[in-house]
Amino acid sequence: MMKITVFGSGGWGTAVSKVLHENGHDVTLWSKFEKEAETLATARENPLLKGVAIPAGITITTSLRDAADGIGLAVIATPSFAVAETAEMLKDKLPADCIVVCVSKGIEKDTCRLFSRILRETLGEMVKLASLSGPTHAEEVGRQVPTACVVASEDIKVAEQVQDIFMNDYLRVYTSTDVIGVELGAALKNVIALGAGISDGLGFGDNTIAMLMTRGLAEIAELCVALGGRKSTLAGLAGLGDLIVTCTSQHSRNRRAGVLIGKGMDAQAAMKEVGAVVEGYYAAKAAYELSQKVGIPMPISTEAYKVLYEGKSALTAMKDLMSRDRKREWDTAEETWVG
Ligand SMILES: NC(=O)C1=CN([C@@H]2O[C@H](COP(=O)(O)OP(=O)(O)OC[C@H]3O[C@@H](n4cnc5c(N)ncnc54)[C@H](O)[C@@H]3O)[C@@H](O)[C@H]2O)C=CC1
Ligand SMILES: O=C(CO)COP(=O)(O)O
Repeated sequence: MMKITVFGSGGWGTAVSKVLHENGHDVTLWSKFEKEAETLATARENPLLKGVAIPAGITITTSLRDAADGIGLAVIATPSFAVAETAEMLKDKLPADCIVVCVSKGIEKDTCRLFSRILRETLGEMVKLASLSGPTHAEEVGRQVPTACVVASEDIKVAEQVQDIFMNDYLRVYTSTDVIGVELGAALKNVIALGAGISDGLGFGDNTIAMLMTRGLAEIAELCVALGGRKSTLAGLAGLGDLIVTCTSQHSRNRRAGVLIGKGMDAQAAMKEVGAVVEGYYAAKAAYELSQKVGIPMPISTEAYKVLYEGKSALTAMKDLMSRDRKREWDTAEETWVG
């Protein structure tokens, strides 16, 4: 049995706590907010994860000392905008060889740092880092629906340790050493899911969704390679798998926000209406900036950025996407998707 704390008490942090508790670990769920912790402790249910009871054995706290002292593993499950702040809070507070598993999906605003880099730079060389991702809607993991995900660490032994800790008969965990690929797939599929929602909100069809998913994956894959990740990772759970679930599931907040935007709501109002974090909004800006910086065309993410940040009409964005120059699909000499 390991002492584990999940930092971040939204829908995903709550579902992950439940998995780890069911796997026999001593689990604490840390919330930044007193009121939220009180609600969780009293109702034993997260309002963002209705119908999933929080087992009595999970301790809920806002105390950093109670949460960090003597733990063997810390899970970072906050929204992307709070990952750096949470890492700062944990600096010098974690036991020296603690495993830190990031399950948040995003890229740091303004700096475009991946979370593994933030955590390494802030927490130092001693902690063992891993990133866990894949098609894992909290609503389904919370109900023990059969699910698979992938955990990546530069050190395969760390990935295998995390695999042992998380895996059970409803959650299959695969390992990888491609941290960049897993983290980029996690962050950027949310932008495409927002686009898929926008397409549905505009009243387009299944063909359009298939186009956005396929060409979206192609642009993510080329950026991933340019940034040092592997294309094969994007064909796996953290790429294609998560893209499928986020673009098509009723549970996806990114997709839901997109539908509202496609129907004419502005981005801020749509996110408010969804009522939980819409990571694709933040990731669209990072995708746009990275695409410019590295020189990899990302036409779908760029149009999403323009709709979300520059007030471009969703319909015009779709027309502009469709009327781009003629392209080959795949460059056989370079072995790249043509963007
Ligand atoms: N919900 C899901 O199905 C999945 C979510 N994720 C990822 O997990 C991350 C968290 O998502 P959810 O739990 O769904 O979000 P959520 O919208 O359910 O939760 C928001 C929670 O974040 C916490 N929070 C807000 N500001 C904070 C701060 N400054 N410091 C610490 N905590 C703060 C609050 O406790 C709040 O309840 C996101 O990056 C998301 O993409 C990953 C896989 C599945
Ligand atoms: O990452 C997720 C499922 O794998 C959750 O997606 P949403 O944030 O769009 O709900």
